[in-house]
Amino acid sequence: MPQLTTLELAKEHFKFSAGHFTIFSATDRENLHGHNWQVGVEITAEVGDNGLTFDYAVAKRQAEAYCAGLNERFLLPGRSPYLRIEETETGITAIFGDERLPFLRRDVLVLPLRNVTVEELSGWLLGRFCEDLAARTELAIHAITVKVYSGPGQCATSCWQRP
Ligand SMILES: Nc1nc2c(c(=O)[nH]1)N=C([C@H](O)[C@H](O)COP(=O)(O)OP(=O)(O)OP(=O)(O)O)CN2
Repeated sequence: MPQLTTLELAKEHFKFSAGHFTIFSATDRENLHGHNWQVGVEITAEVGDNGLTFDYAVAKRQAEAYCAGLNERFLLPGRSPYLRIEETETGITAIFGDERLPFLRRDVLVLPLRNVTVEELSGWLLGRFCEDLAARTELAIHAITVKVYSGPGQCATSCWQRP
């Protein structure tokens, strides 16, 4: 069995400022608000004879790219059972019950999530790390854990392990 070690990458700049609202039911949601969301990733991989798993800068660049892509946007859940999203000529309208929330296209990012929550964001970012890193067999990654914080002391953790 190869030696396994877990890299923990939670740089202060792994963060994005974004707006959202949590939807609790077909009739109950939060008002629009925002957070400075914080991201951390742990990667368990095989240590080679050179005493290295892989250059963790590769993972840091991925985390930075994911955060940059989310930064300064209003995030909408594209797979919510309670929210309809209409593309219009001028932008995007979110429809919640009898409420219509219009946005300019430049301000919004529709994500393949059921809700914009720490749970869904951590699961989605985990999927991206798996696609971009775990799929690279030369990195010999055995597990990835992603944490997303909506504020200090409140986060969700999503994990993947190689079967
Ligand atoms: N399971 C979840 N529940 C809730 C989530 C979530 O992502 N998953 N998110 C929210 C709110 O969007 C979020 O908590 C708002 O944060 P904040 O403005 O910091 O207000 P809080 O009351 O949560 O923080 P305090 O510091 O305790 O005031 C709600 N539920």
